[in-house]
Amino acid sequence: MVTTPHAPEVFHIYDTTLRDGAQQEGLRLSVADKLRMAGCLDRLGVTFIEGGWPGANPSDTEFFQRARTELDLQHATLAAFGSTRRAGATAATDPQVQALVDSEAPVVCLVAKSHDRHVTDALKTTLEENLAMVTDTVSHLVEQGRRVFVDCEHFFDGYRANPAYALEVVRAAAEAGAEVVVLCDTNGGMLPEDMGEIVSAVGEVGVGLGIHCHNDSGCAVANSLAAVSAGVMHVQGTVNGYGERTGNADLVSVLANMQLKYGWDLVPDSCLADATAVCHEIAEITNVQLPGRQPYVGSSAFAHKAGLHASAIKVDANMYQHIEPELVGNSMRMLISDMAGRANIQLKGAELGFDLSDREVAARITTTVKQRESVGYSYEASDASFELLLRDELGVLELPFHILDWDVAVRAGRDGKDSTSASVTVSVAGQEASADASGNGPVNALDHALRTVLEPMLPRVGDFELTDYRVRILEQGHGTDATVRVLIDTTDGPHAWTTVGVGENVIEASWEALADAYAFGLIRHA
Ligand SMILES: CC(=O)SCCNC(=O)CCNC(=O)[C@H](O)C(C)(C)COP(=O)(O)OP(=O)(O)OC[C@H]1O[C@@H](n2cnc3c(N)ncnc32)[C@H](O)[C@@H]1OP(=O)(O)O
Ligand SMILES: CC(=O)C(=O)O
Repeated sequence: MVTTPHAPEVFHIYDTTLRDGAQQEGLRLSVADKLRMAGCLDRLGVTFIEGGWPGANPSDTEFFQRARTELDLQHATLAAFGSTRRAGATAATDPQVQALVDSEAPVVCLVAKSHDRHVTDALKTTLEENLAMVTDTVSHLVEQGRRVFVDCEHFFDGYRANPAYALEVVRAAAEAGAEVVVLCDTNGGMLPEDMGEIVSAVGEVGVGLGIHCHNDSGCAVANSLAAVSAGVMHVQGTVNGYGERTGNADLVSVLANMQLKYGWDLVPDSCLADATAVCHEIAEITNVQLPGRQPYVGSSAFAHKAGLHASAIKVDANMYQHIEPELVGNSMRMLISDMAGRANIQLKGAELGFDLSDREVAARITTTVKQRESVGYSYEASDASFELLLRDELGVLELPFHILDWDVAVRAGRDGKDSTSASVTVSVAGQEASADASGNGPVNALDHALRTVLEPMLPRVGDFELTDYRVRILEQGHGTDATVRVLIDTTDGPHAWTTVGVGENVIEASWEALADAYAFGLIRHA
């Protein structure tokens, strides 16, 4: 445990994935996506879910309408986002403000200008009118029975330019009834050192403060924590750090740091233990691949490759891990590569159910792995091929079929018609069989032929489906004679596995990965 600030009596975890997260380039969410994501966010135990900006577009308006009947939130309260009223108008007659009321969200989060130049040059109004916009909009929404938070846009840059005015905006919001005034690092350029100083200075206003950081300096999580240490009671962020430009503070990292490092009791442990599943499910919905290196929840967050790490992990897993991965629903993985030592092999063997405690056996397998990796195999990405190698080295590999010969032909006719055919002969339990097949390419034709010949004798292959096929040239600078590595992903529904093949001939390399994929599936998931 590190030296930590005291937990405030009330602390808000405020998620803005559905609003600020949706401002990420390339991210497009339907109302159904947002409703599903809100359910995921609720599982995480966050205090507030900002659903969008009702009135800004039909989808966000519809989200709040449908949320009333389609969402059954157990932990979170829904918040609607909008801006202070237009200059020169009144909050009571501003259609955007009315849309916030109509959303029926119990919480409204208003964005307000707090940087003097943004008021005069972007809003094109006076500093006094901007204060009136804040006061009028907050008090109107409070009168309408809403809890109101105010996001002070560009607060930190504004504070540097004109601290007195930035503080006046905070005071205006507080005096009008805002429950929390959120200091926003809108351009994301702050560093943690300055963050604490400015937040402490604003603390003198005496209103609950929040923090909203963008990640343009790569410090969004650190800045959020610095603000928390300086006394804010509300932190905003997005799942997977989605957001405009370089994104927002990754809310899961901020939350996990506070709960696991500060020891604050913010969400039920079971919610935090769902974090990895939630982040991956949300990544599925957004169709934005979750980086393996995402802190806490990425697939590599607790993956160990180096031999020295594995040898210490064998003694105590936490020697190379900052937390127990299960606390956030993740798990430790041992990677097999040319950087592996005996310990990696032993731990991976144990993970796969093999006893490799004999040092000599483990050392021999380590040498084989290194030798094969040196000619292009990669076991890090192909657990299934590693298991076949392991079984072979241990003398327990019982192949369900043996390939006797195979052949593939690609023809391009003068008439413009192309055709590809393959034939495969195998023996299964001493019985020989052959099949021919065509396909829309040599690998596809070989796959059809192998499936055709095996299925009558080994019907499980009917459930196998190839889901991905990747080829990589291993020696840059070579032309078409380069060695290639082929990786094939296969599934039978509940399980998925990856196999590798290597060779100078892409069809041979593909065939090796393909035949291993069928063999592994029949051995492991028969
Ligand atoms: C820092 C942030 O991320 S804040 C959130 C930003 N998110 C978004 O902008 C996404 C949703 N936005 C939208 O759909 C549209 O911009 C709308 C519906 C809000 C407004 O659209 P339009 O009426 O066409 O105006 P437009 O987007 O061109 O300009 C924004 C207007 O709001 C005004 N405005 C900007 N901030 C504020 C504020 N805090 N309070 C009051 N008015 C504001 C601008 O001065 C401008 O006024 P103008 O129309 O008189 O020029
Ligand atoms: C309000 C907001 O999203 C920002 O200032 O970044």
